[in-house]
Amino acid sequence: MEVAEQKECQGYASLNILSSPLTIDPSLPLPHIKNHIVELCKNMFKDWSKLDDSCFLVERISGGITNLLLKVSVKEENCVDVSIAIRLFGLNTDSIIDRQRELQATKYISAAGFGATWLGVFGNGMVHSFIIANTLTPSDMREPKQAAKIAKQLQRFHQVEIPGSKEPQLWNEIRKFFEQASVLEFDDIKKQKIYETISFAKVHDEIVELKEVTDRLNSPVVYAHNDLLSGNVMINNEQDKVYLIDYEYASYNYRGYDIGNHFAEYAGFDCDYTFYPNRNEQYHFFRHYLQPERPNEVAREDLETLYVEANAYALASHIFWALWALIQAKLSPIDFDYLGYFFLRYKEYKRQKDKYLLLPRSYIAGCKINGNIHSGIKLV
Ligand SMILES: Nc1ncnc2c1ncn2[C@@H]1O[C@H](COP(=O)(O)OP(=O)(O)OP(=O)(O)O)[C@@H](O)[C@H]1O
Repeated sequence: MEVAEQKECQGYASLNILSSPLTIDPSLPLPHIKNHIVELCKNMFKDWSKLDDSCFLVERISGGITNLLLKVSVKEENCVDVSIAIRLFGLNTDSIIDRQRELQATKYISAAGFGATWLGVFGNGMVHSFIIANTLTPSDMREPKQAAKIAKQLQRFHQVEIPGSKEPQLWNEIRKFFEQASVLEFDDIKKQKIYETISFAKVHDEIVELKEVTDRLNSPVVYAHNDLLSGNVMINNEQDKVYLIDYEYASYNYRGYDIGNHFAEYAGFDCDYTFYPNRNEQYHFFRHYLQPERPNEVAREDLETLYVEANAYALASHIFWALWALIQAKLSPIDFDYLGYFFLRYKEYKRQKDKYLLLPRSYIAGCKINGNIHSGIKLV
């Protein structure tokens, strides 16, 4: 365990967020990590500082592909069992994830009652309360009952106010990822050869075209989660509670992007896009998103507007995660076929591009002809 510079944790004491300068190398073997985690807990939680090490049970939570998630169960002196979740940031993730932005988001989103209670921050990770709920799978997420709950919670999430710039981040992030992803070099010759088959000039043109069309949709800017895959949704059905967790990519963004990105995740990591929601399934989601209390009263034109937005921005989601995957292919120590993931997302982008770019074009043209500008779509 190393001690990071104290300044990294400054500023959180005033929020009742515990802080520790300790860092733990996530590449260490798990038994070593567990020892360091106990040390960290004792360092952060003063009530636990004198407990014997045997009072701590540290277990790995499976699920994430970026970070290491651990559950710590603590037997306190009064025989009360307390559980917390500790997230160790994955190695080399700082070039992909803006950790300061994530901490800022976590502070406000957690205060607004979403996700777990944020308890502390340390050199390379965060501590949260342990959520007692089921993590969804892609097939759970597609169930109409769960989709309605997620839509309703997402609508609330989109109303969170975060201080600072409200500029949507989508194109800034895509630009940043493009710059990094287009100049990679792989030591592995096989990987390098596969990488060289990608035409970045073409990817660039696609980005320019996509931005040009989606900009004209004037999709409302909201505080967006930006990574609403099944593993980031936890539901406790008995208590009827929905938790949207993991704010690594959260930022102000287009509502259509957050929803389109969520729909793209119906396909799971296997990218089986036969599961991408059809128009009826999407409308079901939109009804509960737009009017959670009166879902059957949503106006047809509002459903159509959101349909055009979500599917056009789902294309942007393919580009975003395709570029992300290339950077991960180079930097991540995790054993996942990130290069393969690039091709799956980019292939789906190309397969759907004509259909989902034609929609906004016709929609905008239709608005022009009818002189009828629908609520969410204005010509600019
Ligand atoms: N506070 C918590 N309480 C209980 N379980 C949790 C908590 N936070 C995360 N988990 C579990 O750990 C899993 C991984 O968490 P998380 O999504 O934060 O990791 P990640 O590495 O960022 O994942 P990914 O990169 O795939 O989004 C979640 O799917 C959930 O099952």
